[in-house]
Amino acid sequence: MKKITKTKYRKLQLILRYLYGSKGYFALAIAASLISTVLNALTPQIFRYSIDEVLGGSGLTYLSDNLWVLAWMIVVVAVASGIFTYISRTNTARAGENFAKNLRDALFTHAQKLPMKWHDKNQTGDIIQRCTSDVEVIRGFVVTQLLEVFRTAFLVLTSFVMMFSMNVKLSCVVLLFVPVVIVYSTVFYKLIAKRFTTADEAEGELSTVVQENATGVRVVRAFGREQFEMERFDEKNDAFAKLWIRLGTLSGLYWGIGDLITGLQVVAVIIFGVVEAVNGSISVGEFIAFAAYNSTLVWPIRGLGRILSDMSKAGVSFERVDYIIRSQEEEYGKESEKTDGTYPISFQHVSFGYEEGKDVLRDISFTVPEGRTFGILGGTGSGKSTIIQLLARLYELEENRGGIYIGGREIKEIPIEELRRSIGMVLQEPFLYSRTIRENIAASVPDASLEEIRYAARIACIDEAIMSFPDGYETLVGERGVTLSGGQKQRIAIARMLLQKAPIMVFDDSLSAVDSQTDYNIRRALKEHMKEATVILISHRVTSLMGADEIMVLHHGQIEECGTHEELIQRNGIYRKIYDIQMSRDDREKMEG
Ligand SMILES: Nc1ncnc2c1ncn2[C@@H]1O[C@H](COP(=O)(O)OP(=O)(O)OP(=O)(O)O)[C@@H](O)[C@H]1O
Repeated sequence: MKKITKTKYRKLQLILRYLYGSKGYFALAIAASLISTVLNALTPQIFRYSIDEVLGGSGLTYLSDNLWVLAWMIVVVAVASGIFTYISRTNTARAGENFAKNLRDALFTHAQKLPMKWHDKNQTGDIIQRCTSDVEVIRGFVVTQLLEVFRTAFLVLTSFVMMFSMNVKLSCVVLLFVPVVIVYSTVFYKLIAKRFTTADEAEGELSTVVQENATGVRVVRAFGREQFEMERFDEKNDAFAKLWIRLGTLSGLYWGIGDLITGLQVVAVIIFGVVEAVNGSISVGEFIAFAAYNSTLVWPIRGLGRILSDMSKAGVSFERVDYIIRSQEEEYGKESEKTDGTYPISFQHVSFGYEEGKDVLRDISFTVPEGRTFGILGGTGSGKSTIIQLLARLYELEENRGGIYIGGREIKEIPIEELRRSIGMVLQEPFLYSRTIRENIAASVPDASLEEIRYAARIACIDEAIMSFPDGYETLVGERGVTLSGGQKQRIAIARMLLQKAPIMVFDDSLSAVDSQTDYNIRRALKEHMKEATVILISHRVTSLMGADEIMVLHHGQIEECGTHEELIQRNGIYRKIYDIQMSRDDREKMEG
C-alpha cells in the first residue's frame, strides 16, 4: 500500500514538474469545466419548474403567462455552458501540448546524458517509443482524464446535492450503484493494466525490428535475408496483433457489463420513482428532474471506468517514461584545479570489463608523453576501442581497478565536458548527420569559417573530392543527398575532428577504409600540421602505426609487447609476425626504400 502511494505521488510529481508554463491554462480549463457543470445542473431544475409550477398551475402566474422566459433561460444556460466548455477545451489543449513538449524536451536532454552502459542495455526502438507514444498516452491522461476526474467528481457532487434535496430515498437507490461501478471498474483497471504492459512491450519489440531493418537495409539485401526478416517481422506483428485483440476482448467485456449495470440503475430509478410518485412523496416535475440527473450521472460514472482503464495505460506509460528520467546521468566530474595546459596520457594498472567477471582489459599500463604519437595494434576484440572509450569516460573505470590520468589529473576529477572537449575522436564507424558536408565537418565547431573547414578537409585529403561534387561543401549527405564511400565518410569524420583542434587526438581504426597511399598522405599531413597534439592511433595495419613514437601490442586484453617499430621488429615477437604477414616483400621494399 505504501508503495502504491509512493508511485502515485511520484506520478503527480512528474506531472507537476512538466506542467510549467501551462499551470494557468490548466487552472482556467478546470474552472471553466466546473462552471459549465453547474450550468448543466440547472436545466433539470428549469424542467421541474416548468412541469410543477407552470403546467401543474400551482402558482408563479408570471411564468405561466410568459413561458418564453423559461425557454430563454434554457437557451441562455445552454449557450453559457457551451462557451465555458469551449474555454475549458481550448485551454486543456494548450496545457496538454505544452506539457507534452516539456516532457519530450526533458526526455531528449536526459537521454543525451545517460551513460553508454545504459544505452547498451536499452534498445533504440524501445527508447524511441517511450519518448513518443508513451508521452502521447501521458498527454492524453493530463489533457482528458485528469480533467475528467475533476469534472466527474464535481458533477456527481452537484447532482447528488440536487437529488438529495428532492428525495432522499430515491437518491440512496442511485447512490447504491456508485460503489458497484467503482469496484467493477477497479477490477478491470488491474486486468487491463497488465495486458497493456505486455502490449506496449510488444510494440517496442516491433519498432526495434522495423528500425533495425530500416538502418540495416543494405546488409539485409546483401545477405538475402529479406525472407528471414519478413518472417521475424510477421512473428512480432502477429504477437502484437494478438495482444491487442485480447485487450479489445477485455475492453468489450468491460463495456458490455457496464451497459448491464447502467440499465439496471435506470430501471431501479424508474421503478422506485414511480412508486414514490404514486405514493405522493415526489411530484411529477421532481421525478422527471430526478431522472434527468440520474441520466447525466450514468455516463460520467460509466466514464469513470473508462478513465480508470485509460489511467492504467497512462500508469504504465508513466513507469516507462519515468524509467528514463530516473536513470542516473553520467557523473559530471568534480570541479578541480585547472589543467596545467599539458596533455600527457597515462594508464596505470587498468583492468576493466563490461560485465562483471568478464574482464576485457587486464592490468594495462602505458604512458604517452605530450605531443607524441602512440600506436595500438591488436586483433579484433583485443580491447583497443575499450581503451579509448575509458579515456573519454564513455565507460567508467570502477574503484580500485587502476587509474587513468591526463596532465597528471585523474580523469574522474576532470569535468566531463572539459575532458571530452580535449579529446578529438574519430570512431571506427563514423556517423554522419543527414545534413550538408559543411555542417557535418563543422559539427564540432558550428561557427567555423569555410576557410577553416577546408583547411581541415585538406589535411584529411577530402577537400578535392568534396569540391568535385556539384554543390561542393553544401552537398547533402545521406538519403536525400550523395552516398559517400566508407573512406570518404572516414575522411570527413577526420576533418571534423581536426577542426575541433583538441590537444589529444584519437584515431580508432579510422583509416581502415582508405587505400594505403591515402592513409600515408593523411598521416604525413597530420604530422606536418598537428605537431603539438598527443595522438593515439589504433589500427590493424602495421603500416599505419610504424611511424608512431611507441607501439603497444594488445592480445586478449593484455599488453603483449611495447616499443618503437624498430625495437619490435628486432624483438621478433608477435609484432614482427604480423608485420611479415601483412607486408609482401615488394611492399616492404617500397616502404623501407
Ligand atoms: N558495449 C559493450 N558491451 C559488452 N561487451 C563489449 C562492449 N564493447 C565491446 N565489448 C567486448 O569487449 C571486448 C573488446 O572489445 P573492443 O571493441 O575494445 O575490441 P577492439 O580491439 O577494438 O576490436 P576491433 O578491432 O574489432 O574493433 C570484445 O570481446 C567485445 O565483445
